[in-house]
Amino acid sequence: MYHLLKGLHAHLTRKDEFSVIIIGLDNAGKTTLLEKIKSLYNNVPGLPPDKIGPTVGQNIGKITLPSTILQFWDLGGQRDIRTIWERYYDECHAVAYVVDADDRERLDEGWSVFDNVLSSPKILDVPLLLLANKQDSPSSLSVQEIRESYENWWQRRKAADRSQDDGDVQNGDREERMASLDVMGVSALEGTGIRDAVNWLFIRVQNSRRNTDAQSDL
Ligand SMILES: Nc1nc2c(ncn2[C@@H]2O[C@H](COP(=O)(O)OP(=O)(O)OP(=O)(O)O)[C@@H](O)[C@H]2O)c(=O)[nH]1
Ligand SMILES: [Mg+2]
Repeated sequence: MYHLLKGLHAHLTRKDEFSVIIIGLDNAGKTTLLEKIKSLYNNVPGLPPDKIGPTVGQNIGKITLPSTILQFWDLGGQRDIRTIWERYYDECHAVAYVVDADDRERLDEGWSVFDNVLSSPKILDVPLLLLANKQDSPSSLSVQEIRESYENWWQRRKAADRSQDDGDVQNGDREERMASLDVMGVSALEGTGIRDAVNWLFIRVQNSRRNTDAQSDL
């Protein structure tokens, strides 16, 4: 009887664990975001922004939500380090791509990297959230402007592809993904929008788990 109750208790209190990778160009604010998520959900202050340096490798943070643990992997965004991102694609359940909405000069660079992420086969079916960070800055692009910036970049890119007469095969997938892409505005520094973003991730990993469960029941 004890074992039965113990098993039942373990089953009822079981928490599923999901991994979320946080990627984007260097200086986008990924580590600041992770530290803010930790402060908001773990009731212990994360690293203050002035103690955060460029990430060489990864930072990890875990938060506990109802019946769920979200494990965040904040990966370094410098050009040479970006090659490690792919190693995490197999194991991740969601992707948060962070853009510095206040850095107009690097938007195109960011879109080109983002486009590579979007078209990676390993994460084609993984929930992906685009975060327009630094909304606290008055000169930041809004969510709508960020969307437009990406769409403009995409149109330019498509026109260039067309002139080289290739790329059409992949365009369908990408355009479908783009159309359903969710973009949220956040300020990692001030914490605005962070709870909405974490809720989005929480709901989406739960839903994709249900889909996977349903498929494995067939
Ligand atoms: N104004 C403003 N500045 C921010 C915000 N988030 C991050 N920053 C600043 O942006 C700079 C880079 O932040 P990091 O969190 O180190 O950026 P990162 O994306 O982790 O960079 P890498 O580790 O090199 O990939 C720091 O000076 C932060 O204080 C924000 O929401 N608003
Ligand atoms: Mg970092």
